[in-house]
Amino acid sequence: MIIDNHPFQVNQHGHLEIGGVDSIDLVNKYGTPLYVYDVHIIRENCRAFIETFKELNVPAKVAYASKAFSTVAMLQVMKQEGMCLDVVSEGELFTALQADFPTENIHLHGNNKSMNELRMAIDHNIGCIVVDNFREIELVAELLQEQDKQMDVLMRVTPGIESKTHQYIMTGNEDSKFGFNLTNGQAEQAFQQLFQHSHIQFKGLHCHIGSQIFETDRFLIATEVLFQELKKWKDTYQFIPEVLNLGGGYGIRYTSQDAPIPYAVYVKELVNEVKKQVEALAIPMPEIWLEPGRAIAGNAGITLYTVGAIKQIPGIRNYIAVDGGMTDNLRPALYQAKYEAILANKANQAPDSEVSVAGKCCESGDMLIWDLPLPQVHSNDILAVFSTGAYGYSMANHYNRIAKPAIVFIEDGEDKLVLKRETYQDITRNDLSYE
Ligand SMILES: Cc1ncc(COP(=O)(O)O)c(C=O)c1O
Ligand SMILES: N[C@@H](CCCC[NH3+])C(=O)O
Repeated sequence: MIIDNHPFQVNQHGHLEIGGVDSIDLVNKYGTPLYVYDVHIIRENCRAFIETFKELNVPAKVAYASKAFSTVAMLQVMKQEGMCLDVVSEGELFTALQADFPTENIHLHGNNKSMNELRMAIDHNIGCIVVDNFREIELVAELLQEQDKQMDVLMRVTPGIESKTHQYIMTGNEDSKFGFNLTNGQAEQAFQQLFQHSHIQFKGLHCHIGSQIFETDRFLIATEVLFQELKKWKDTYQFIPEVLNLGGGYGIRYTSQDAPIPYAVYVKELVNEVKKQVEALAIPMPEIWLEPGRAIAGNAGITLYTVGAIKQIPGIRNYIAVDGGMTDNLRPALYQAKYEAILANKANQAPDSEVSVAGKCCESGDMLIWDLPLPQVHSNDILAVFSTGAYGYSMANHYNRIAKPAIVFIEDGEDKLVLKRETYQDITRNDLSYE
């Protein structure tokens, strides 16, 4: 039996099966809460982007936005799939180095890169720095001059587009902390500092309009806006872009309300738009770079929890509490994000009641799912929440000093622990005594 809306199955025991492995066996082996990834799905997601560019015969780079989910094992899979990598901090870059990721395929982002971050990137000869503000141009130039090195640089711009998504995950609007503003001339001012700089190879523009977006129209408008600026720069400075990085943001299915577009469609429409603009401008086709994060990891991940306390408030609501919550999945508390879930040990039973799923943190807002249809729930049932592969572990935190879950990868019917469950020793490792 296939599970509605999600790429997983129910086995002959009536248990949720992930990549051919019984989820209840995983619970018995590794405990809960547990993040589980079907690696086959991760690979398929990468290939949907890469293969479409190949089919279209368009020069391209697909960089996984590692903020979505960064561990050594995940970045090794990205390396195997021929993906490039977008990192936004020393920690993400360090993880990439631990995974032995080819540094020339790493791009550094961030709206407040420190001198140390930039130095680390330059020391490791990463492929590209995406500059975000004027101070950063100064820092990059200073470091490159000091070391007499060259570096490929893109400029992040805000195209002034409000994407249809939660306000906290919009990034392309003018009133944004990210990037240079196109309309008030700041982008052009930055361009003048970058273009023909002795140590900077200025390659082109980057924009990212937001995250969890389902329509292609905003991406196409953003592309058009970038080309309006590029036309000015061609006419005035004879600048021809070699790279156009159109960011990430492709929406995935969390619930049946979400209707994601196949990734190939985004790629095809973006390529068509760039071709149209390139012809109008009479310039060679630049390399197109994309940066999907959620689209690569999101639907491949499931979180398994054990149900504990059950609280019934007659006439009001029934709560079930699980052994995790906002510490392993901050998204519902932060963005009111919606998820779907089933009972992994009763996966073939039809829902006949509604419960709300509470986390275990000392916080009323620690609710994972409101009004979830489920079969009768009992303590010790296993709840499986779908589509937690992106921005789950990566935004996990230690509120209430709760330890972070383990992560298991499944591929070819085999399970492999790729991140150990944290211990309380891990949590208190940096505590120093005051006695
Ligand atoms: C610059 C940049 N690139 C890529 C991404 C990845 O976004 P998503 O995970 O929605 O694809 C983000 C996050 O929104 C971002 O800020
Ligand atoms: N963390 C956000 C997305 C932010 C993407 C990075 N700019 C989410 O969970 O949806």
